[in-house]
Amino acid sequence: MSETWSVDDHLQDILRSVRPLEPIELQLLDAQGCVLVDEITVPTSLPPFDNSSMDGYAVRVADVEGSTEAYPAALTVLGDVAAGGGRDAELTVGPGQAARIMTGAPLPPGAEAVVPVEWTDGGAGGGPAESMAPRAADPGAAAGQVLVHRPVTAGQYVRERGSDVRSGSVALPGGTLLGPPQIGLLAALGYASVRVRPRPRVVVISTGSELVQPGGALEHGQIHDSNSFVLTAAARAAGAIAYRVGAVADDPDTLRATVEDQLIRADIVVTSGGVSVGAYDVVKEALSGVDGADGSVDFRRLAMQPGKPQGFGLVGSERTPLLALPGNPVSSYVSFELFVRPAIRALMGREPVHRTPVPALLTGEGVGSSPAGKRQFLRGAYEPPEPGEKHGSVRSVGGAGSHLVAALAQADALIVVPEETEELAAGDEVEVLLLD
Ligand SMILES: Nc1nc2c(c(=O)[nH]1)N[C@H]1C(S)=C(S)[C@@H](COP(=O)(O)OP(=O)(O)OC[C@H]3O[C@@H](n4cnc5c(N)ncnc54)[C@H](O)[C@@H]3O)O[C@H]1N2
Ligand code: MOO
Repeated sequence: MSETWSVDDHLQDILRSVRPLEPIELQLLDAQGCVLVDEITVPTSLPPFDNSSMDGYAVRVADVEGSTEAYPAALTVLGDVAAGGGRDAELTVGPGQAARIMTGAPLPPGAEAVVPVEWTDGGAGGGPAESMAPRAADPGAAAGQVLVHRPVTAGQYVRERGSDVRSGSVALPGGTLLGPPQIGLLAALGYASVRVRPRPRVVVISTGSELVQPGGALEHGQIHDSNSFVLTAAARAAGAIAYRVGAVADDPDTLRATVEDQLIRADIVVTSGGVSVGAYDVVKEALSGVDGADGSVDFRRLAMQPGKPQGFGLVGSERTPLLALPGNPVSSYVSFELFVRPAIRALMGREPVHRTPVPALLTGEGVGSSPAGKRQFLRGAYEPPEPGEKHGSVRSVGGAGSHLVAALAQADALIVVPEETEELAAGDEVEVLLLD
C-alpha cells in the first residue's frame, strides 16, 4: 500500500473494468427492476377495438338528441354486450334501438356513443337508475325498453381503438428501467418475456476470527458478524441477487479457497475486513499480488474517511471484479455505497450509476473539523425542503467513528465533506447523498 488514491480515481478504476452483463430473456415479473435492452414497438394498437368506458347503453346519437328526464327518448333494447365480447347474437344497433353495454365491451356496429346507465331509467321505468339490474336476477332487463334522460355526442364514453398507443409506435425505448407500470404495459401489449440485463450476482464474504453469526453466543473478544448482513442487504437494495457467505476465519488458505469456490456464482465478490495493516489482515495476505491467470487484487489507501483501506482487482478465469472493503462497519457500508453500488448498476446497465448529490443546510450540533485532504462522509438525518424553501436540511447523527452502527441505523443520508473543507458549522450548505 503505497500511494494514496482519490475517491474518484478508485471508482474510475473499478468502473473501467465493469461492462454491462450480457442480456437474457426473462419472464415479465422476473424482469422487474432490470433494464430493457431492445426498443419495444407496439404490435397491436391499444385499445385494440373501440369500447365502452361506462356501463350503459350503446346508442345512435340522433336517437337521443334533446332527451331529458321529462321527455326521455324511448329505445328498444336488443340485448347485452359484455366485456370479453360476450353478447346476445350479432347485435347491430339500428334507429330507435340500443344495446346494454358493459365497461370494456366492444362498441357494437351501428352505435356511435354510450349513455351511462345513470342517465337512463335502466329499463325499469321511473327515474334515473343507480345501476343495471344484474343479468342473472333480471334477464328481462336486457330486452324491452329503456328511457334515456340525456343526449350524448358521437364518441362520448367510447375509448377509441389506438387512443392509448398505436400499432408500430415505440412503447418503451431500450434502456428503460422496468418498474410496475412498464411491466403492465408489456403485458398489455402481449409480451410474456423480455430481453433485459440480468441482475448481477454478488457474493458477500466477511472475514475475521472474532466473528460469530447472529444467534450464536459470544465469548470474550467476539462480536456478531453484521457486515455481511449490511452488505448483502445493500446489494439487494441496489438490484443485485446477493449471496451471503458467513464469516471466514483469518486464514489466507481458507479465504483463497472460499473465494475460488464462490466464483462460479459471482459477477462481483465483495469482502469485508482484513485490508488494513495488522498482522492478521487476511484478505490482503491472501489476495494481493497474486499475478497470473487468477488475477490479483491491488490494495490501496484512499483519501477518504471512513473507508481508507480498499482493495480492488479482477480474479479467477472470468476476471471477476473483487472489491475488498474495510472491516469497520461504517467504513464497509460507506464503501459499498461509493464503490460497489455503482459497479452493480454498471453491470445492470443502469444510469446514472451514482446517487445524485442534493444540497442541504447543515443544522444541529456535533459537526466541527474534518480531516484535510480527505473526503469525509458523515452520517446524516435529512429533512426535505419546507414548502417555499429551496434547500432541505441535514443533521449529523453520531460522530465520525467507524464503529458506530447504532448511529448509522438512524441515518438516511451521507453528508459529503469535500477534501478542501476543514471546518463545518451549522448553517453551511453541504451536499448529501440520500440513502434508500
Ligand atoms: N495501524 C493502523 N491501524 C488501522 C489503520 C491504519 O491505517 N493503521 N486503519 C484503520 C482503518 S481506517 C480501518 S477502516 C480499519 C480497517 O481494518 P480491516 O479492514 O483490516 O478490518 P478488520 O481489522 O478485520 O476489522 C476492523 C474492525 O471492524 C470489525 N469488523 C470486521 N468485520 C466485521 C463484521 N463482519 N461485522 C462486524 N464488525 C466487523 C472488527 O471486529 C474490527 O473492530 O483498520 C484500522 N486500523
Ligand atoms: O477509514 Mo476507516 O474506514 O476510517 O474506519
